[in-house]
Amino acid sequence: MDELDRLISPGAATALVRSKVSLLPAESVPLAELAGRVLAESVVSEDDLPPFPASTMDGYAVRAADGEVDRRLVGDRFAGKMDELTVGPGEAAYITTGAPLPAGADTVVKVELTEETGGVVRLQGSPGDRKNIREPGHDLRKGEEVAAAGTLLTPAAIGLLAAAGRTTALVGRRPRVSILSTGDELVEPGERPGPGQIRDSNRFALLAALNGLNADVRYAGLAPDNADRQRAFLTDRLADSDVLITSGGVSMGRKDLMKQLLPEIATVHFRQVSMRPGKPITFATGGDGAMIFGLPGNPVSSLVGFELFVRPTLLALQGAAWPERPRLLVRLSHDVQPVQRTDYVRAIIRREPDGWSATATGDQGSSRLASLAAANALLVLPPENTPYKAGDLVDAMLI
Ligand SMILES: Nc1nc2c(c(=O)[nH]1)N[C@H]1C(S)=C(S)[C@@H](COP(=O)(O)OP(=O)(O)OC[C@H]3O[C@@H](n4cnc5c(N)ncnc54)[C@H](O)[C@@H]3O)O[C@H]1N2
Ligand code: MOO
Repeated sequence: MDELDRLISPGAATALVRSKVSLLPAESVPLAELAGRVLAESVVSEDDLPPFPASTMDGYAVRAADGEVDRRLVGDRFAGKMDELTVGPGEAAYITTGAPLPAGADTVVKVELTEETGGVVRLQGSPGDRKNIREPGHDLRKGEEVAAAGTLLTPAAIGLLAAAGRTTALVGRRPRVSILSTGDELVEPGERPGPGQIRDSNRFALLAALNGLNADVRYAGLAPDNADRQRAFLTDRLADSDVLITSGGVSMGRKDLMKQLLPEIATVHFRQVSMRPGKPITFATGGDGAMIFGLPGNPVSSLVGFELFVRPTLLALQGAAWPERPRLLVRLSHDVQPVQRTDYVRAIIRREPDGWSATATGDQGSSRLASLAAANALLVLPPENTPYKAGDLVDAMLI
């Protein structure tokens, strides 16, 4: 048997793919375009954030030591204003949320707990020490790391960069991606299939799966089962793509050309993974390190293969740690017959009063895209000798 036809476990396949990731170079990107990118530098705060003590309430700035006595109103402090105003013993200043605490004041009483008449402020009870004050450095201290290299830039992380005064950041370059659907039977979605034909759904499903991963899509097309056409695609695209994704032609058929062509132009690392769906997934690398995923033609197999191997690769190329989908322990609502490979069962998981339950979305055929469209999770069921039982706790990957 060809060594490459040996089945490898999904874990071993993941480790192999991961070992072939080399970081893309970093580029400087403006703040407004950083959403979802992966930070390629460590950003450190140059100041305390916030830089001054400020009120967190609309109310009166006073001195706590004065106790419960009425205060004489000596002025007001609005957000964005910093003046000579000072609060002395027995005095109060009107203050709004976010305004700097005036000199002399050391606590703020919110307006609901006060009454102001004729320049005199009456408090309900004694104010506590340093109440309702946002201290300098409360969010970040000078010299503290705002975000580490490898951080996936969420809205909050971008807000922190802005607060720290950054207008640009270094992030991993967007991976250049090309997609090719292969198969003589395929026609465009806008066409009416002739006898024996079907519409190419994989190209559009895979394009959609790239959403949010910062892919710079260079090409997405369809090729018939013609070795010259497919070879030309592979060589052309290897020149300008970091990741090539193909669908179809990786199994045992006489017209499964991708399986034959990939070893001609790249180094194949595996082509059989012990998983269902997606067993004949082929992974190869080109001379310049381009990563090639020969996904199976079956629509569910190609998307599950994308989930497991391509999605994390795209983010890892940009510098993120190998990003796995979150998993939950869920309770099966019915028995499931195990198979001899790790089974990625399309399922709906629901929050029930006693925890999460999981129900498979019907027939799990790998050409039945509806089973995946209806799912919000993939149950990860390793091969077992005995059936999984209703009530068993299993891992669910949230998709
Ligand atoms: N003798 C064997 N035959 C097969 C094996 C095997 O181990 N021994 N494995 C099966 C498994 S598992 C899978 S998965 C498929 C994968 O086959 P290929 O990657 O070669 O894919 P194709 O044969 O080209 O297509 C399979 C299926 O998917 C449809 N298809 C293809 N491309 C698209 C597309 N872009 N959009 C929608 N549908 C597509 C195609 O028409 C076929 O029905 O091999 C099994 N065979
Ligand atoms: O691996 Mo195939 O995807 O089982 O049908």
